[in-house]
Amino acid sequence: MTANVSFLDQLFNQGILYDSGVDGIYGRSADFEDVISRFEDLALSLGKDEISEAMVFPPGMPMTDFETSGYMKNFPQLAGTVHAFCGSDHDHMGLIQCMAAGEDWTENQKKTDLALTPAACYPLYPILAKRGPLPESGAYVALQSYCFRHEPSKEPTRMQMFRQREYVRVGTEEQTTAFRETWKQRGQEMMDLLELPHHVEVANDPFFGRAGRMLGSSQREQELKFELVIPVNEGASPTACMSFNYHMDNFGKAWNIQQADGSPAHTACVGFGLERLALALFRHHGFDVKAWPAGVRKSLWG
Ligand SMILES: Nc1ncnc2c1ncn2[C@@H]1O[C@H](COP(=O)(O)OP(=O)(O)OP(=O)(O)O)[C@@H](O)[C@H]1O
Ligand SMILES: [Zn+2]
Repeated sequence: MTANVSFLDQLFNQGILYDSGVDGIYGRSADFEDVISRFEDLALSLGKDEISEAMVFPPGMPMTDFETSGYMKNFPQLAGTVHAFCGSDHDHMGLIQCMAAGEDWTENQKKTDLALTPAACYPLYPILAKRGPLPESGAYVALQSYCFRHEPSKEPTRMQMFRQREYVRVGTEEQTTAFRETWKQRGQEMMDLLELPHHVEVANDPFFGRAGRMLGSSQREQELKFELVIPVNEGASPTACMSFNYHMDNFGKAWNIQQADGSPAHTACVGFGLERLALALFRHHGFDVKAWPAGVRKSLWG
């Protein structure tokens, strides 16, 4: 790696990502997308006998479900909501004039019934809740979604729009905690196959504000979140590329998802940051995918 060119600039120069002018919003090259889809195939091949359903969600979700998630209580700084023009012809004239004058033209942009999806598993919970009590076997869903988080950064691994592949287990405490342990192991095995240096550590979510610090330390104490981290950005701590989360029965209660016996369901999710994993592969194995180590190529391309 060239020492004085940042990893982000190298990705632009090598045509792996395309600069939009806004930090965290990038175009992706065909090679980059190919790596992501191969990685997804690898992940899906590991859990295929356990999955009860697979779903892909769009990047926006219903505002009511976003409100139920409690996201604004915990992470208001990261959230994005969708606003649209809802004015008259007269308002439109004003908008055009403001734009032409370089003034604020957003006065008539009104709240819609959509929020940008902040975490891939949120749209799933209301779908499960509507079905009524779960079967004894619970639910085991593979899903993917684009997510939005307002955290612009020069670190290519911290994007504003990125994809998460998730596995979500919903059911009893035993089912969900066992699931999380299985995937903690599997995640590390996958990283061994891909020859990426990694370790798993206890973690916390970036809760907002002073009260948030306490929520973060209690999350750590209860070991509700683990992350698999990989060194990617020079001079920075290793990057969380997967997370293994246990929500107890919090989401079961919030969305009214019931176990077979009517009690609130427990939930756990495993999230793969698809762009981060691809970036880790480019960082460690180089910009030319054809020159990646034979074992890595075999794991991804067969
Ligand atoms: N801004 C981002 N850009 C790219 N990938 C991300 C981003 N935020 C999270 N991810 C990926 O999604 C996965 C699951 O999201 P999760 O909410 O656990 O992340 P997180 O712990 O909040 O990440 P971080 O601590 O780095 O902000 C993360 O492990 C990571 O791989
Ligand atoms: Zn999740």
